[in-house]
Parts: sequence; structure tokens; C-alpha cells
Amino acid sequence: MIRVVCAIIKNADGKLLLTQRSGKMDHSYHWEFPGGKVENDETDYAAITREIWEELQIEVEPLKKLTQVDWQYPNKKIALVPIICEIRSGTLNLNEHLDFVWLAINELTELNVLGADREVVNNLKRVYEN
Ligand SMILES: Nc1nc2c([nH]c(=O)n2[C@H]2C[C@H](O)[C@@H](COP(=O)(O)OP(=O)(O)OP(=O)(O)O)O2)c(=O)[nH]1
Repeated sequence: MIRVVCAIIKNADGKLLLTQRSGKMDHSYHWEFPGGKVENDETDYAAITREIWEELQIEVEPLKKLTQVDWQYPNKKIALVPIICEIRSGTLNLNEHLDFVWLAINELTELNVLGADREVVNNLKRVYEN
């Protein structure tokens, strides 16, 4: 199983950041929470901080892990760990993704998000409704 971390980043309007995978990445053009694979001997928090810096040139502080989603794709199984993060510095620059968008939680269903992320969104709805 591949361990993947993704960042849940909210802006001042309460909207969440999603990024669109490029044509060069697997799952091309799908939307996701930015993040990536955890490397050997790396903590989840170190991995998300590194990935967000590499992908978006933003410095984030990881605050809290949410429920992990295990997801089977046709060719691989991943364990996706969503982590609530706050932006500390930097201006968003797309180093790897095609596009980004800030959306309210209820608007996320309109996007073509990755399978595992649909479950993350459902869990988030529960977190934000309570
Ligand atoms: N980054 C990210 N990947 C996700 C999410 N949901 C989901 O199923 N995935 C899948 C897509 C990929 O198969 C895998 C993450 O791989 P990746 O390609 O983004 O990670 P990476 O930058 O470390 O990859 P690599 O090119 O260095 O191998 O997890 C998500 O919300 N964010």
C-alpha cells in the first residue's frame, strides 16, 4: 500500500484549495488536494510540508490529521492521509499542476476529483457540519 498525504488548506473565506493534475501525471486532469507520496523514514507532517513547498512554493504548518482513506485503484492501493494545514508564507505558484481553485465544501461535487478524495470530501462535510 502506498502512503500518500494531502493538504486541506482553507482560505479566509472558508474555501478549500484543490489542484488539477497535469497531462503528464497519472490520473491526468483529475482534481485533488495537493500532496504526494510519503518517502522512506519521513513523517507524514514532514512529507506534506515538503510536497506543498515543491508543488506550490508555499510554506505550510500541518495542524491535524483527519481520517485516513484506503482506496483501491485499478493498478494500485493507496492510504490517503488528509492533513489540515495553515499557510505560513509564500505565494502560490503551480510547479507541477495545471490549475488550482478555491471552492466551498458544497461546491466540490462539481469537480472531477480522484476517487479517494471523494471520500475525503464526504468526511470533511461531517467535520464541518458539526
Ligand atoms: N497528491 C495527491 N495524490 C492523490 C490524492 N488522492 C489520490 O488518490 N492520490 C493518488 C494519486 C497518485 O497515484 C498518488 C500520489 O502520487 P503523486 O504523483 O501525487 O505523488 P508524488 O509527487 O510523490 O509522486 P512521484 O511523481 O514522486 O512518484 O496518490 C490527493 O488528494 N493528492
